[in-house]
Amino acid sequence: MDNDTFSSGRPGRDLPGDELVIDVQGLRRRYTSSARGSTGFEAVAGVDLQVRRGELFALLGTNGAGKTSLLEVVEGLARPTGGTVQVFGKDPYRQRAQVRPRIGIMLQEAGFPSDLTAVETARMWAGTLAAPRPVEEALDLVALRGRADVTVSSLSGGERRRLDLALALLGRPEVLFLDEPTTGLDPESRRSAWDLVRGLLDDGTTVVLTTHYLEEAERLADRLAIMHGGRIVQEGTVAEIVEAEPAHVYVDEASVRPHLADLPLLPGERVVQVEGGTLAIVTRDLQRSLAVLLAWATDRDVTFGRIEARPASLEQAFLAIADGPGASLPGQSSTIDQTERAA
Ligand SMILES: Nc1ncnc2c1ncn2[C@@H]1O[C@H](COP(=O)(O)OP(=O)(O)OP(=O)(O)O)[C@@H](O)[C@H]1O
Repeated sequence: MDNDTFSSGRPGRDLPGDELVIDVQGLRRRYTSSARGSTGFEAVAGVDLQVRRGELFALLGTNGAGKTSLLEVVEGLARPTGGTVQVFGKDPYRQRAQVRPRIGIMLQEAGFPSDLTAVETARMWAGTLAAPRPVEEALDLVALRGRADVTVSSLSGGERRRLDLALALLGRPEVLFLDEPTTGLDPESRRSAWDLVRGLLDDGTTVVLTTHYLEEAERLADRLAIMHGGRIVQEGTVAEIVEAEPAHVYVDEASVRPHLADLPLLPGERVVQVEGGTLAIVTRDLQRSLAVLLAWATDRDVTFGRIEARPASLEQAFLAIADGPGASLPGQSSTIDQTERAA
C-alpha cells in the first residue's frame, strides 16, 4: 500500500491564510438561445465561492454541472449574467489587464499550432507575457526538456497535457487554474503531476482544480465544492464532506440470510441488499457496528464467507449527489425491512 493512501489534503504544509484571492457572490451565467420564445439556459444558477491564498480548491461535478461555465467567468474569459466576481479584489472581466498577468490557466485544449516544437510553442507564449520564467525552466518543471525539439503533433497526449501545464506556469502565476490537468496521463505521470502541484502549493501558489478523478481531489484538495445543476451542493474539506455519509459493513448474503431476524443493528442502522449476493449494514459508527456484529457471529457460531468494513468515501458522497439520495451505494437494490428480517 502506498504511504499516502489514507492522506487527505496535505498535512505538514502551512495552512492557507485568510486572505481571499477569489470571491464569488450570487454568480449566474445564462446562455442565450436564438430559438423563438426560449429564455436560454442558465448553466450557473447562483454560486457563492471563496478561495483563500495558498490553498488548493477543487471544483467537482457531474458532466454539464456548470464547472467550466463558472470558471470561465472567474478567469475573466466571460461576463456573468448576474452576481459578482472578484479576483485579487478586482473584476476579472472589466479589469482584465490587471488580473490576467497574475493568473495562469491550463485549459483542456490549448489549441496551439501543431507544427511548432514544444520549445517554440513555449517561446511564442512567453512572448505574450510581461515577466515570464525561462522557457527551459518551465519545460523542466513538467519533465519535458528532453522533448523540447519535438513538434506538438508528435507529442503523446500526456506530453501535450504537460506542455499545456508548462505554458500555464510560464507567467509564475499567483493563482493557477487547472482544468482536468491529468486527463490522459498514465498513473505514473499523474503522480508526477500531483508532486508538481504540491511543489507549487509549497511555494505559495493558489490552485483551482477541476477534475473527474476523485482520488486526485482527495489527495490534493484543502477544500472542495461539488456542483450539480448549476449550483454548489456540497462544500468543505474532504473530511467534512465524507462525514455526512454513512459507512458500510459488507457480508455475504448466504451466511447471514438465515439469521436476518436476529441480526444486531444499532439504532439508525439498516441492512440493504447489494448485487452479487452481498448484504450491507449501513452505519454511522463503523467500529462499534463491526465489534457488535463480530461478537454476535462468535456467539452464534456464524462464519462469514466475506466480511468487509468500508468507511465513507468521497466517491460515495459524489454519487449520492449525482444520482440522488439513497443511490450512494453502487449496485444497491433495496432496504431489507423489519418484516422481512423477522420473517
Ligand atoms: N455555449 C453554450 N451554449 C449553450 N449551452 C452551453 C454552452 N456551453 C455550455 N453549455 C451548457 O451549460 C451546461 C454546463 O456546461 P459546462 O461545460 O459548464 O459543464 P461542466 O461542469 O464543465 O461539464 P464537463 O464536466 O462535462 O466538462 C451544460 O448543460 C452545457 O450543455
